[in-house]
Amino acid sequence: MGFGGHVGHAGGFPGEHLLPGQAVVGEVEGVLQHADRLGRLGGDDGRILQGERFDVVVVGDLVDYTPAFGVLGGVFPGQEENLPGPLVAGLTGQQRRTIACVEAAHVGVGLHEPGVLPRRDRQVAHHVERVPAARCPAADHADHDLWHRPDQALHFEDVQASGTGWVDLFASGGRIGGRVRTVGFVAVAVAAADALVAARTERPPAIFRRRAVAGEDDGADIGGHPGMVESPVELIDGVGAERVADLGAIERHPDGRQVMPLLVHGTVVGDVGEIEAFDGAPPGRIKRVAHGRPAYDRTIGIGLRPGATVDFPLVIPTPPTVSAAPVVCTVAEPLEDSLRRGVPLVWATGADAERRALLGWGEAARFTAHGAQRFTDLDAGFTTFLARTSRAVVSGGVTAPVAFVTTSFADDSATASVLIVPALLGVWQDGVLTVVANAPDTSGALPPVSAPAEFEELDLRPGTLTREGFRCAVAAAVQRLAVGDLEKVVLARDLEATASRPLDVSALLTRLQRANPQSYTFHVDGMVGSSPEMLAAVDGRHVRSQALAGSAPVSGDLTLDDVTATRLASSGKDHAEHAYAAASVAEKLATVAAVRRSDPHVIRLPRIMHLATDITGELREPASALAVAGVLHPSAAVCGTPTALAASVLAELEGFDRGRYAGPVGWLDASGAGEFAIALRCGQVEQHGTGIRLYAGGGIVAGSDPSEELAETARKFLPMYEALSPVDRP
Ligand SMILES: C=C(O[C@@H]1C=C(C(=O)O)C=C[C@H]1O)C(=O)O
Repeated sequence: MGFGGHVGHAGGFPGEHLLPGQAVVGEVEGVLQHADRLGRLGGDDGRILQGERFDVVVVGDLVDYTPAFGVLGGVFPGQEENLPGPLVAGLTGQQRRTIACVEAAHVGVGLHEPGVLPRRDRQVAHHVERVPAARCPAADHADHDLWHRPDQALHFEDVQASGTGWVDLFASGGRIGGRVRTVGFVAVAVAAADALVAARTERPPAIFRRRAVAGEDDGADIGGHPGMVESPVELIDGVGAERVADLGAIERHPDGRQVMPLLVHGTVVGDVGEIEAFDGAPPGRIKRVAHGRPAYDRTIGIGLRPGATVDFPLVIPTPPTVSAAPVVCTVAEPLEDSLRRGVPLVWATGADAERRALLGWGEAARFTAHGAQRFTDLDAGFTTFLARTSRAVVSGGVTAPVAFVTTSFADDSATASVLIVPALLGVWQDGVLTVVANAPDTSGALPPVSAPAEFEELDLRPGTLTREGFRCAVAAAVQRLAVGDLEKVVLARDLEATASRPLDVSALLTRLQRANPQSYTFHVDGMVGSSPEMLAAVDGRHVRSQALAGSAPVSGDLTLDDVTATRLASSGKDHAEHAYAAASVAEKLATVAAVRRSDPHVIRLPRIMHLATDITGELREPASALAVAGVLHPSAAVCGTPTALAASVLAELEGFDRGRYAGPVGWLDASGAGEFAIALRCGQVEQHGTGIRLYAGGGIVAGSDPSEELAETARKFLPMYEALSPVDRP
């Protein structure tokens, strides 16, 4: 089946090829997005289209066993860094987390919306019942909604229920003579074996959040009403006979990912990006978008940035129908062994029996993005991937496909933000690793458990900002805080480590996880660390975050640490520093959710304790974990207050690109659920795996002392330092 969409809303549309098995799609300057997901972030519309470049790369199916089995050796502190050596044991953590549960799937629903399809010439093939005329617009409708011609044929091909194991998702397609023509219609067929339908199945998911267009509507206002279907919709059972009649007005979609981005094949007419489609048309070319205003069609969710040029047609292949169960294998083994299988993408957390981890091997797709719109771009990229694939609920309550993401801290960072969809997904829990094909067309063998690499010496030295440089930067920040509007700024410094052989990332991850079980241990695209700070955990509409700011050392002596904790809990300076962080998260989250927050309390980590505020909320509109992370980033815990001023001051005083340090890192699944930590206590593997750049910082407020802040950063380097240079190493 092919599927297509024609969009005539002022704006224009990107084109791209996403063909199964093709190695590289190319560079796409437009944004594929779907209406639901754009619509979730109310008031954010303009941002969607103002970003910079967006690269889409789809990699083949094969699992890529990138070897990175070098050895970690002793880390020798360089010229001036003097991280504490022998350290007492840490305390175990207090936090519990669960991997998000999956919103329900509904069996066999396709959606047809009036005002979209022409009445005549419709043809429905295979497993989809013919769409009745009753709910269709009259045949003599003109091109009133700028979507389509009234005489187009619509074919449903191969829209069918899945067999066991996968929940299928489709968009409708229009093909004439083998050529994609424009069709403004989306059908969503969702079918699942009973075993895979989550317990919370309760609502039809296939509700396309499009504003219905009246016959006389000229389309001028299209896109202004996210989340609303204002006229009757009709649900057509994708499996067979049953048809769900008029649902009336439907305000929101329970799971925004179940709507496809449509495709465009046509040419752009006029400077408003209007598209006219025709058979044999040359690839669409969109030179500009209306009057500099970013425009996109929220109703079908295809966007284009101002000035974007699209040279080729967009073709999204048919979502495959998979009947085989997705489980590749199940292995009973400790997490350490799972981590030693190749060099997996990793998200792991929890102590002892509560431990759980998501792992990924190979690459089914990789999306990269730069600029202020990187979160939206990556989210849109994942949506395009989801549009051509199917879903499956796997153990642990996640819905495959799952993507792993690491994003840059700064909007203008040279470092790419990356979303990787692994070919294989592993869910490790309770001593069992369950491996599934992460999408129906991905496969590969689970890499074998490798032996630990031999030790290798590391050379550790200051990065861009030396210790003295950091002290000076703190002093300068304190001066800035005394005058003007700056209230808090977070300053960081970096350390460089170089090994003569590639680092053993698996060993690093194992030690990080072992030593910091209550933190979020991650590895995505060489970004490796163990962060204590949850930026956004999304499960359905529920979102939770924990702001950390205000720190004190942990000695391991419980009595002493109790005294320190009491002092931290009553420190005016730390509370002031903390209040900015908590307020920034609560305020940003309040733009998309009804928010509750706890009082500040102390959490103890092995080497450091923090003031923490738990912030929870219920999203007003569905949003993916990545989208919510984009809303919350950067919090004042890692940037400062006010945000924009602090961002420019820290960039000036630090003098280096933070890369992905202090940026969101985590995972999201096909339902939008996921977890994003702030990338702290971490490093970026560089130089072909032989180098790693470590980062640590701290919040500066009026009254901050440069030497104390320096010592605080040293404590924050410890998790990585100790994992790189374990005491049990010769
Ligand atoms: C900036 C870092 O940590 C952040 C800053 C903190 C502080 O200033 O007290 C505490 C926790 C984090 O929010 C870091 O670990 O590099």
